Amino acid sequence: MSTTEVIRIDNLSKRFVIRKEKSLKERVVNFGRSNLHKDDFWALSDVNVSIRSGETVGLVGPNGSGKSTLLKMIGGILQPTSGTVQLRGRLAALLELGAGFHPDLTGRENVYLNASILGISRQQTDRYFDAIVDFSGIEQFIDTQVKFYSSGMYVRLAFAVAVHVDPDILLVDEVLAVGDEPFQRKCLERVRQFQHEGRTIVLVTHSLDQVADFCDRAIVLEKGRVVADDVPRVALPILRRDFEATRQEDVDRAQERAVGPDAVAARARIDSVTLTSGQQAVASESATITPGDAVTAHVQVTAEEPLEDWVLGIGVDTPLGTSVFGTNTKFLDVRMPRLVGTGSYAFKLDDVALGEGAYNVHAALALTSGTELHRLTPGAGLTVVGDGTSQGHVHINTAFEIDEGVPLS
Ligand SMILES: Nc1ncnc2c1ncn2[C@@H]1O[C@H](COP(=O)(O)OP(=O)(O)OP(=O)(O)O)[C@@H](O)[C@H]1O
Repeated sequence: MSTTEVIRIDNLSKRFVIRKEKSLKERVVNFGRSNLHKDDFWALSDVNVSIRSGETVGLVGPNGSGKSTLLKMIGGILQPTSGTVQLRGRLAALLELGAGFHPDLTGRENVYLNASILGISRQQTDRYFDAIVDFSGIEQFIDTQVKFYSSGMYVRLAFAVAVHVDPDILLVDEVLAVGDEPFQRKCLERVRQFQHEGRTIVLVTHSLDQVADFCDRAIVLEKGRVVADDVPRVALPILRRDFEATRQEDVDRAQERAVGPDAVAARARIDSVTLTSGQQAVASESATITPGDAVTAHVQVTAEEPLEDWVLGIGVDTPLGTSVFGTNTKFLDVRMPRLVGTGSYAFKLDDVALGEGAYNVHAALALTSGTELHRLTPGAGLTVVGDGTSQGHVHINTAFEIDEGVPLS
């Protein structure tokens, strides 16, 4: 391990043995043998990750991709099938709900137990105890056995312990999501404070916005393998693209199974999205504007069979996939005419008050029943060049003045 590394994972793989109940027929044929048959399942395959001191890393990926397994292996509660995990410093982990808590002990007893597992003496815990209980907000239940706690109460106490034991590395799994909104905000503030103090944080979450907001780095797992490891700006679009591909596969499968009007409409698609703007008269797959310019999004649609009762929409997204604007013909109270062959349609956006940055414009096609038929994303690229007077996704003309009459302090 180099001097700046605090977590080093080399060639890490984890195999689970999955036991499946046999069918009645198999049980009869194999009478007398075990009722279960076993399959190997590789939850992680050849993962290599190096995390430096002070980094905040988001572990992201689809359900079942191995995020929690990886976090548990860093936390030492699962052992590798092969490969190694090395750590430097004191680790506090918030893994599955209730992990590290003994159900028959009270909240108070669990605080001491948890702290002692983390190597904190009784005297030190005495010193932190009131702050822990205060942070958790569950003082009233501190002498109740934790088996009677709600999931939010568990997380409150576990997080409060984790952040008060002075960890160098903090591991946080999705569990935070079960806390209520004010508590989640409080936790995130504490995580930010940890960042400023130069501690290392590894976070498993499905909130890509949170990763974009918080993390210096995002590691994307898919089927137990690392498919991207980079700054969120680069890594998250890779995951969004994969989510989009999965979503389109679902749409395609639904269309294959479709009957009636849905089946007829299944052969419709968006061919292209092109943009024209005040400064650019020729439609193109990219446009550059200044805040407040008008933009027209031209969407070309082809229907191989008659398309009726349909809706066309467009949306503007950040490169990380956050939607900043969307509209469709249903919202605009337009009934789309029947289409056979190719049609072109224009969304005229007046006064595009977007903040400086790069955006994607997508288009989507659906039936009025709600069945989505096709989505083209990204359809076109829109770059907004501002005058440097503001930041954020919207542009608001702002003037500043000092109010007369405000008493000077
Ligand atoms: N103890 C276990 N025994 C057998 N299989 C397991 C075990 N723990 C996890 N798995 C399997 O390993 C895979 C990865 O699970 P993991 O919980 O790490 O995924 P995840 O990316 O955190 O998913 P999610 O987003 O749904 O929380 C899953 O297919 C899961 O079923």
